[in-house]
Amino acid sequence: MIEVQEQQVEDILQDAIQRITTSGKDFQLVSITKKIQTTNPVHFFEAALRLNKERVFWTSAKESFTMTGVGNAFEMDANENRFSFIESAWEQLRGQAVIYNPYEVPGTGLVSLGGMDFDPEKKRTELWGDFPSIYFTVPEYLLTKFENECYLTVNIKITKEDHVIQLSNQIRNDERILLSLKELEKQPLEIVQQHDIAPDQWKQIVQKATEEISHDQVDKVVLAREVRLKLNRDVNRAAVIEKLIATQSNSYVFAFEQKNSCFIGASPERLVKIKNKELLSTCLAGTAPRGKTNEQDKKIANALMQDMKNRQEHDFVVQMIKQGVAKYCEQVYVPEVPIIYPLKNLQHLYTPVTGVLKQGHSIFDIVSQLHPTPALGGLPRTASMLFIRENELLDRGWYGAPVGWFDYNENGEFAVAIRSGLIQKDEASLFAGCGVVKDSQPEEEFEETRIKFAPMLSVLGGES
Ligand SMILES: C=C(O[C@H]1C=CC=C(C(=O)O)[C@@H]1O)C(=O)O
Repeated sequence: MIEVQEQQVEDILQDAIQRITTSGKDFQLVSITKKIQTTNPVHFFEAALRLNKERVFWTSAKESFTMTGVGNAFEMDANENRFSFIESAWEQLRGQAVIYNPYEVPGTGLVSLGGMDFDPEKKRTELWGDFPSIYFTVPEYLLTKFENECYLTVNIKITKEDHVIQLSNQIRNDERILLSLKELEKQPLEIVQQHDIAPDQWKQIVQKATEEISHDQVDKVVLAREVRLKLNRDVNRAAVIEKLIATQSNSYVFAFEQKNSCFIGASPERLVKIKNKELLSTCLAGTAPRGKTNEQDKKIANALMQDMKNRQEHDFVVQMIKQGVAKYCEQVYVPEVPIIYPLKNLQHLYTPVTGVLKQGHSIFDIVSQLHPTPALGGLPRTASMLFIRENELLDRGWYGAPVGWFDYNENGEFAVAIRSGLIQKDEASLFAGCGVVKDSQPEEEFEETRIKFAPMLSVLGGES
């Protein structure tokens, strides 16, 4: 293993500047990874405020794996053919980048993180104005923490005009700032106003969906709604991340900043994970609350396992994911019966799907094939998406869509961005939805969404 020493960084930069001058290319992306002392990824996130750069945060459900990205060394977005466009931009970058990364750890080196609109065909509102329809960034600084080891990757987009000493001083200075913070400032956050957007109208749409289902227009539709909050102060996003990590076990905690907005959440739902060609996807649909005692909790879990409505809702997701994955994978395995996936406020039906990615396929194929699963869209896909597009009162933006990352070694992971909200200064919009099938009751579905708001509400100063 050859580590890049401090003084070698300057040689690498010098080399890249020389190469760009002779090659005629516009820029050269250089990515350098080193191991650093164990540090707190949330403090790193907060410290980045002093650099005035956009930040991203990602931590993986159940694994000791966290990434904090600061600044944008390279950005990818697209208007049409969004998956293939991002994939080809990434392939191009991967081909030209100079990468110094002696570590085998997924999520170190050249990595890109981002997300996208749930439905690119839905009319956009001002709410999501800061967010592109699809966006992936290669951060300037990426802290990757895996099982207590920390790696710092610096990605630099070098142009002919750059100077080595200036660049290396800048990097040293930024790193010092990013690694300097030891704790977060505590500022009590309170919700001063909470407004459910059009609850009665939402229930009527649920009713309408059940009618369309009984007329065989569609089998399942997921309908979401919004709660709008006013807080007593501007939200400290690092503090929200810290609280989500502390309270929402079994979840991906993520945050993506764009201009004045931050999309943040703690989602239990994995869309896909690829590690060394091995695929893991999960089906998560069918919901019940947690019990107050162990005994009550078990009783509710048993009832959820036996409940035909929830089992059907879940099975729609399993069948679709199994079929979608089979197109691109060998050795697909799906257990016959779901298990219970417990969260702080809720429990879900959960079925893992495993397989091995066939040669020539990538995480992009899987994400574009699976999104939206019937856990967020419905079944059949086209009819349910049309129903949502035409009836739902909400601009979902990135809610319910894939968010995640991929690296230059073809590893990556995407979650479905639920249990989430969009934070803008001292305001927030929270989103939650539920699967509607033939026997759904609007009041019960409303109650289910109410509980799904709890993870975000509780970290913003509301009740847990
Ligand atoms: C749409 C959401 O949850 C989905 C994921 C798990 C269980 C669900 C359900 O039981 O309805 C939903 O399909 C949400 O939390 O906003």
